[in-house]
Amino acid sequence: MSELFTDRLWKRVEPIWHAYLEHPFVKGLGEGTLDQEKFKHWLKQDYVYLIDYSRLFALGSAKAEDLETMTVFAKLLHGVLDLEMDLHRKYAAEFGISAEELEKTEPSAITVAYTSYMLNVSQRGGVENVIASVLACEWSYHFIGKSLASWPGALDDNFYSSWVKLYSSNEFAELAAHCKRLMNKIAEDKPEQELKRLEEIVIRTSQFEYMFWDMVESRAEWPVNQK
Ligand SMILES: Cc1ncc(C[n+]2csc(CCO)c2C)c(N)n1
Repeated sequence: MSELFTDRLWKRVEPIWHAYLEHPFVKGLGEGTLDQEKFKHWLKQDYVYLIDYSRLFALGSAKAEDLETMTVFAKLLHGVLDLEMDLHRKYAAEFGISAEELEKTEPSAITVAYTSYMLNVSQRGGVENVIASVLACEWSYHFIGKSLASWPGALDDNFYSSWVKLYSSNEFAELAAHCKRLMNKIAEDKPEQELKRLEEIVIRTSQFEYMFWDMVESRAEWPVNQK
């Protein structure tokens, strides 16, 4: 049996994704030591990131060439808007931040660069571009969640245990598996040149993920609008 495309991708992204686990922000989530101000920054930036990210799923549904793919994208859309953003709203409520305030967050330059890259690539190509664009986000968060869940204490006495639980959950494992299946199915009949192009999208988005962790760790903000 020939190698699955996602196995080939894994070899390329593994070093980048292992670096996430060494990142001070991610370590702070697993160890429960993360500064809550930094976490608030993640909540806000990630909320507006997810609003644009969910547009990718709608685009995937529109570009899908079969009903199965349309249905998977609809499930992923529901997963973001209902499950994932609810985690953000619940943590925000604990900090006294309303859903309206979350939604009004001014996106940072990295947030804009990351979502704009994915939306651009997805709009320019077919459904395979959308799948390649969303893959690293889905799969890498589950990879992080599952890794952190095995750290001592990560799921017990930890302010961030709901974070670790959600991203390591079976529901999120299933969403990531759906994405990987779509990627492998669409890669089956693609020539090497096209596979290289899709691989590049997954590596780029993996690099953006690292930059996003850096941005929330340093709380880098250069507002566009005068406050
Ligand atoms: C920067 C950033 N990257 C990835 C995710 C994770 N994520 C985005 S959508 C989705 C699946 C369904 O909700 C998952 C796991 C995030 N939250 N923020």
